[in-house]
Parts: sequence; structure tokens; C-alpha cells
Amino acid sequence: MKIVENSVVRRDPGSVDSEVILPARPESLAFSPQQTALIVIDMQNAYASPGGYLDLAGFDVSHTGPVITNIKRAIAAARSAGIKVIFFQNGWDNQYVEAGGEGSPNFHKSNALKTMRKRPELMGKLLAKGDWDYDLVDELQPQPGDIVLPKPRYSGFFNTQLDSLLRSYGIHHLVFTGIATNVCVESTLRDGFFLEYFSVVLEDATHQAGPEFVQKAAIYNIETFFGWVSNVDNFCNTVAKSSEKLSQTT
Ligand SMILES: NC(=O)N/C=C\C(=O)O
Repeated sequence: MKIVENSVVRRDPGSVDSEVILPARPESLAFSPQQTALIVIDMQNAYASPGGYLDLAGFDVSHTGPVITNIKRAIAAARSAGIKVIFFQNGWDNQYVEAGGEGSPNFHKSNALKTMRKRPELMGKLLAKGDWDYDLVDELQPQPGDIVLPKPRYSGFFNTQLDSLLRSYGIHHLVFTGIATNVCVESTLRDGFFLEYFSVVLEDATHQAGPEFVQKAAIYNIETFFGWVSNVDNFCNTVAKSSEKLSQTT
């Protein structure tokens, strides 16, 4: 997409003193770290590790290594700047009651459930709470002060505490990372748009489920209709300025 301008989008002109400005497309985005959360979507073995659900269902996960490294950098930068870190974990109980029965489109569309119907020996393993597949990858573990939220469907806003927690912390800017860009990242970001959150995705901290064109399509959609697009270097450099300010005042 051709960028015709790169002005700064500012939600609250009154907070200029505490804000940082993140270079992004199609405009730069001003935000205050205290009113921002870093959202880490579903960085579980299911989505990022060989032998996990996506791999077993036939999706390519061979390029997720750099994504894990980039998310780790973004998390470290966020924590230093006082940005709340929120991890999501997608999945259900090991009997799949929470996945819904035949009356749910999830029953028919979930590729995890479909894979297990084809391979019954995997029942109770894929995306099941308590199993390796459901666990966050070793490199991305929550620390005290982070929030970890389970979610039963693609959107992190659906049937979770996300909205009420964000409002309780006065957070209205969301920085998205995780897998998959075209499914749970985009679904959550879209729902955030409807709930008046300002969202930016760090594109090199995401990975798609499917061919490369779906990554491009999701990024295009976000940049054009639902939010902003930046990258991990920009995010780390931008919030480092705020971390410096924080260390000078404490
Ligand atoms: N985390 C996701 O984006 N999930 C995508 C597909 C699925 O969970 O079946």
C-alpha cells in the first residue's frame, strides 16, 4: 500500500507529556506506556512448535523461531517501560466440553477438533488444558505482574476478562504479537476496534496459519481498516525512551 502521509494519530491531546510516538503505517501512533498493553496471542506449543497442533494439522510452523525471539524482545521492552503484558492461551478442557458441540460452528471449523476426529489417538492432547500442546513455549513465560488469560474461541475479547481488565487499568492502546496473524490476532484486534481500542500489530512478531498471502492480507486489513502496523525494532526503540524517563524519575 502506498503511504501518502505519515502524521501522528493521537487519541488524547492532553497526554503529550507522558506519551511516546511509535513509527507505524499508515500513520505514527502516540501512546502513553501506562495506558498501553502488549498482547501476546497464543504463543503455545500448539501454534509455534514442531509436533504441535498446527504442525500436525498440516500448517507450516518452520519459521516461527524468529517470531518467538522478536516477541521475547518486545516483552522485555514492554516490562521495562511499565507496559502491561497480557498472554493468551487458546483451548479447552481435555474433554472438549468448552469447545462446544455440534450446535457450535467451532465444532465444525476448528482444525484441531477436525484433526482429532481423524486421529482419535490425539484426543485429550491438542489444545487441551494441562497438556504440552496448550502450554506457552518455554521461551515466553509470564512473570509476576503479567496477566494470563485463557480463551475458548479465536477472539480474545469473547468470553474472557480482557475488556474489563483493560478498562480497570485505564488501558486503551493495544500492541499485538503472536500466532496466528490471520486468525486469533486479527479477530482480537478487530473486536478491539469495535470496543474503541487503538491497536497496532508488530508484524515481525506475528506468523500466519496458512500460505504467506494470508499474512499479507491480514496486515493489509489491519493497516487499511482496523489499526496500525509497526515492527519490533521500532517498538523497542520507542519504549526505551520512556524506560529512560522512568529510570530518571525513580
Ligand atoms: N491462535 C490462532 O490464531 N488459532 C488459529 C486457529 C485455531 O486455533 O484453530
